[in-house]
Amino acid sequence: MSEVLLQAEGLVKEYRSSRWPAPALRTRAIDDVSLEIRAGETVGIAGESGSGKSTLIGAFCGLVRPDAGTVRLAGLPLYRGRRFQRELWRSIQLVFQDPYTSLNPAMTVAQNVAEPLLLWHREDRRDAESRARELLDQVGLSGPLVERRPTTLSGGQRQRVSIARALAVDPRLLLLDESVSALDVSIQAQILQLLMDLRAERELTQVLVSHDISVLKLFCDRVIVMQHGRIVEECAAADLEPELVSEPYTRQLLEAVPRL
Ligand SMILES: Nc1ncnc2c1ncn2[C@@H]1O[C@H](COP(=O)(O)OP(=O)(O)OP(=O)(O)O)[C@@H](O)[C@H]1O
Repeated sequence: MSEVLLQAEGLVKEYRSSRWPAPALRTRAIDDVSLEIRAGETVGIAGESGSGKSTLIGAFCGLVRPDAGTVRLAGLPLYRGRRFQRELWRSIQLVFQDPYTSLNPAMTVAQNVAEPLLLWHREDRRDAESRARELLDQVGLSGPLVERRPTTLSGGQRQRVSIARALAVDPRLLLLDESVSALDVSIQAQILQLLMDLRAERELTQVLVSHDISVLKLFCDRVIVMQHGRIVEECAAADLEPELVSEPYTRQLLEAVPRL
C-alpha cells in the first residue's frame, strides 16, 4: 500500500461572528475531523451546503487556520503553532470553483500559467512561458488561444487554465473545491476525464469536493461524507449504494440523485 500523504488529526475550526452587544455567534464548521489520504488516491468529500467541506479543504492548504488538531503532508506538519509552513505551498495546489476570480484578467493565458514558475522556480520569462505552453497543451489548450486573456475563454477552457496553473509547480496534492460544479454536464465530464488522465500520468493525489455524490462515485477511489462538520461516513466509491452505506444521511444523499 502507498504511503500516507496527508494526515489530519482532531481538526477543529470555529467561526465567531460578533454581534455586539449580543453574544458572539459561534459556528463549529469542522468538529474533530481525522482522516488519512494515501499517495495516488483520489478522495471525494460530499455533504450538503454548510457541512464544512470548504473549511476542511482550506485547512489542508493554509487558507483556514484550524483552532485545534494537526495536518501533516508526508509527515511534515503544515502548521507550526498557528503559522502555515510556506515551503509546503508548492506541494499543495487548490483549484477553485470559479476560475473568473482565480486567474489574472490583465495577463494572457500563457502568462497566467507562467506566473507560478517565475515566482517559485525563478525561471527566465521566456522559458517559463514556453513551459506554460507545454502545460496548456497537456490540458488540451494550444494555438492562438493561449495568447488570449482569460476573460475571452469559456468556463471549461478557463478551468483547464486553472488546472495547468496548479500543475506548473509540480504539486503532490491537488485540491479541487467544487471545481467542475459551475460547468455544464458535458464539459464537467471532459474536465473530470482530464483529471483522471493527469492522475495516471503524474501519480497525483487528488481531493475533490462536490455536493454531487454521483460525480464522486464515478471519479473517486474513496468518498467521505460530512454532516455538521463531522465525517459521518467513509467508504470505497464502489460501495456508495443505498443498500451498502451505513449512515441514513449518506443513503438520503444517494437517493436524492436523479436517475434516468
Ligand atoms: N468566514 C466565515 N465566517 C463565519 N462562518 C463561516 C465562514 N466560512 C464558513 N462559515 C460557516 O461554517 C460552516 C461550514 O461552511 P463551509 O463553507 O465549510 O461548508 P461547505 O460544506 O463547503 O458549504 P458549501 O457546499 O455551501 O460551500 C457553515 O455554517 C458556514 O456558514
